[in-house]
Amino acid sequence: MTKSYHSLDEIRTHVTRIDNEILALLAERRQLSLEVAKSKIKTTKPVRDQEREQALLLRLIDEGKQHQLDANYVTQIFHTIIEDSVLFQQAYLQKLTNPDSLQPVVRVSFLGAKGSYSNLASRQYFSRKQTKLVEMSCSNFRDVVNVVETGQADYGVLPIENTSSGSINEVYDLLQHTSLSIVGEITQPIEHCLLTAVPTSLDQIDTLYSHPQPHQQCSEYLRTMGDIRQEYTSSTADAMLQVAELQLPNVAAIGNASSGELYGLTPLKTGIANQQENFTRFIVVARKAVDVTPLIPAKTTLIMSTGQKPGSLVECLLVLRNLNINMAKLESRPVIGNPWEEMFYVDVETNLKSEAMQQALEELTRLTRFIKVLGCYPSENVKPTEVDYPEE
Ligand SMILES: O=C(O)C(=O)C[C@]1(C(=O)O)C=C[C@@H](O)C=C1
Repeated sequence: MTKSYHSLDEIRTHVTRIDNEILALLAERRQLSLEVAKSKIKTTKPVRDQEREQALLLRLIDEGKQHQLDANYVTQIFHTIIEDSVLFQQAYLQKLTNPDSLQPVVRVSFLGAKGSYSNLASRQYFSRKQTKLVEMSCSNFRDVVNVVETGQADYGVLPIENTSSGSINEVYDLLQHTSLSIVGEITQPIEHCLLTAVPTSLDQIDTLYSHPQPHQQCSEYLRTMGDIRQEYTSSTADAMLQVAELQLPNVAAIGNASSGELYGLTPLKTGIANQQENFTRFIVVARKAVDVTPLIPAKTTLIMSTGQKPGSLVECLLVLRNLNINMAKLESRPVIGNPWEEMFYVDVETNLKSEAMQQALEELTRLTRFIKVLGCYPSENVKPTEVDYPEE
């Protein structure tokens, strides 16, 4: 039965109370997932249990129906809750596995000023690690790596691939020569908008400030804008800063709406990326490698060069297949100074410490001219568990 209320304020008071209760319950559930993680250490059960998730989701969909909540709504909410629970457990277990890896305050370097996509990714990555961030903006990828190598920062966050513009070659090339290890990854949705500093209209825009990557990711929409002057910037944040300083009705920047707010910019047009689902995967690098507990899914990144013998790459890939090691990504880059030679980057969904991976490394070392492990790190990609619920 619905209660009757006298005023909007009164209704809002109740909504606020319910929202607070929801938050308190979410926090309580999160604490319980910590207890679950502790019990899994004792029983050495993996964090992810998709059978349990299936059962839980089906039960909640059924329960939701009793309250006229549709199945999609319930599923979406609980996918988010379970993702948080998995990542929270992972962060806790990783802290126990690497007790001195995370200090209460960490210095993190990234490309661009406040509000850049790399800055947003850094904040997101460290948000579950219960540590305070000191942010270090850098004007190029080389510096992001340098400041970690020289000890001025503890971590560096670098974009490595985007779902619409592909691999970020400059970052792959830096990985060839660095002594740093990959210790983490995070995938962030990228929501590009056209941002302006003053009220204006699309037909007035004749100059666009943007980093080359987002420009490429929005190429289809930008073509529809006709002949506009392109000013390339060293980061998305720099594009927003310049447009904010100009305060002109004919200039716009490509950037994220919430970052734009930091610069006093408002979206003139949202959702301008070629692909609706536009994601960037970032890697986190540090001076010291980490171990990944076997209770959570891990990724290992290798680089290797096979020389120019025909079929040598295939031989390497067969080693992985025969050991049942799933390859998540293969990228090749030229070796600077050695024309026609390629360096291969391989991401596999296997823990470096596993028997299979150790055997693979042994065999690959025999087959390659050069091989190096760039790092083993927790996979933060929590794929939602699908459920088949009966149609009405
Ligand atoms: O029950 C568990 O085993 C949990 O780890 C908790 C939980 C959840 O949040 O409900 C999270 C991850 C598992 O895949 C299943 C369920």
